[in-house]
Amino acid sequence: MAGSKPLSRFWEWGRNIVCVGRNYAEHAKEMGSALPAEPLFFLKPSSAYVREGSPIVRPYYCRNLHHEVELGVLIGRRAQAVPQDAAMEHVAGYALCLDMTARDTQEQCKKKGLPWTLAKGFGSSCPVSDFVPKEKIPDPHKLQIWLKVNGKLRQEGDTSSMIFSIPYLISYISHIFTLEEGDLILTGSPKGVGSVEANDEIEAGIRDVVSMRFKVVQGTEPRSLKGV
Ligand SMILES: O=C([O-])CC(=O)C(=O)O
Ligand SMILES: [Mg+2]
Repeated sequence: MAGSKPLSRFWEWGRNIVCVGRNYAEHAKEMGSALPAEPLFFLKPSSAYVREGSPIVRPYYCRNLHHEVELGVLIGRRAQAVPQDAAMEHVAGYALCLDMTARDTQEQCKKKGLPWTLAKGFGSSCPVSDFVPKEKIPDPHKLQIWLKVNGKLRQEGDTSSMIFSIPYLISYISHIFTLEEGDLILTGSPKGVGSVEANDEIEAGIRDVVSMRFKVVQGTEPRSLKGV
């Protein structure tokens, strides 16, 4: 039963990971995508979570693993068809998240009109920081999120640049499906996404709030799938 677990360990709840795409104009531009008129969504399985101390595993079928640093919004109270002006009452807090993306796989999926699950939903595709209660963040639209690879700054974004605000996203999603306590919304990546290789170290944070580090390792092709 989800309610018996503390929200501070939301990654153990097995709830939905709802990701928003193209929510920063400069990232949409660097991907060659048009600006969305309505939010774009996809899901990751809850087993995609990975915590500091465990590695990010590059899937065996991926030749171009990308980092995307994103603000995560944790739902603390069931949200069904909520209006924008009540949406923040459903937020328990925040976490820094990575939307790890098999970019070459995603390009293939886009070309073939296929879903992005292989590209975005593999095990360890959702590294998350410690939970930050909402009282510690007076305005989630005034945060600087950043990401370094091997000590070099790759991404730096300001959550004020989101195209769709957090209340809008919660309201919009909650009119499509009910958001449950323990669900996490990844609010999209700012510009600067790029490749990581095995043995690279990713460090990312919300300035003055939280940071985290992850090592990248190469996954191996399962023997049982060879020749399929
Ligand atoms: O793959 C993409 O670029 C879409 C996405 O997740 C984002 O904008 O954060
Ligand atoms: Mg993303």
